[in-house]
Amino acid sequence: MQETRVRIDQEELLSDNWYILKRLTFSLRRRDGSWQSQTREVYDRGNGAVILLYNLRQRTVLLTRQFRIPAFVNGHDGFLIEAAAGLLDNASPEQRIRAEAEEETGYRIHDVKKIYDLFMSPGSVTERLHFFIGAYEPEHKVGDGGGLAAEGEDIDVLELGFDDALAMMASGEIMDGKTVLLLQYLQLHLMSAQT
Ligand SMILES: Nc1nc2c(ncn2[C@@H]2O[C@H](COP(=O)(O)OP(=O)(O)O[C@H]3O[C@H](CO)[C@@H](O)[C@H](O)[C@@H]3O)[C@@H](O)[C@H]2O)c(=O)[nH]1
Ligand SMILES: [Mg+2]
Repeated sequence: MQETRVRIDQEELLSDNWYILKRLTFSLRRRDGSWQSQTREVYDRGNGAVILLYNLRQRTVLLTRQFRIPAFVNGHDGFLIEAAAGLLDNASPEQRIRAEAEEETGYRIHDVKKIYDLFMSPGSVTERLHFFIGAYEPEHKVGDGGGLAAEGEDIDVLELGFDDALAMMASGEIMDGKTVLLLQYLQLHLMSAQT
């Protein structure tokens, strides 16, 4: 049995204004056997899910564009192109991603396939992000999408040619990590790039 290498010594709540920011003091047993105390701020906003909607016949993907203030304050115009995504709010990843895809894009997706469960920013954020892909057809459209206005969402739905999406990734027009990962997954496994 592996000996324990981590002990949480102290937990201090810094903010629970929206999500939860804590300062954790912990002891870590180093590789040489000595214990070292460290303090780190940890942001817990729950877990999330993301889905790339694609159509092989049309060779298209459905993405969203919405304003992200953290990107804005870090040198972007803030309007990020992303695959539909949302926080789980205690629902199951599959249940949540179907609802989120419909709220954000207006498409009701039949089959979704889970591909990864990844930490996206493990030095500071607790979130595990569940990655899905799902095929869509024009007749799956049941609404306009756009997100929940009451929550401040005002989301454009973009149907892009897959090769245009790849070009936008290369040019930096698409620069959201989860979206790049999903486009590359699709390229690798389902659609090879058109030459
Ligand atoms: N009032 C208020 N609202 C907030 C705050 N933080 C988030 N919200 C609102 O909470 C809602 C969350 O929307 P979701 O669609 O559930 O989540 P998301 O922001 O799209 O998150 C997805 O993308 C993230 C960034 O890539 C991912 O980290 C996350 O896992 C998920 O996939 C949005 O309306 C957002 O504005 C806050 O501090 N205050
Ligand atoms: Mg969202």
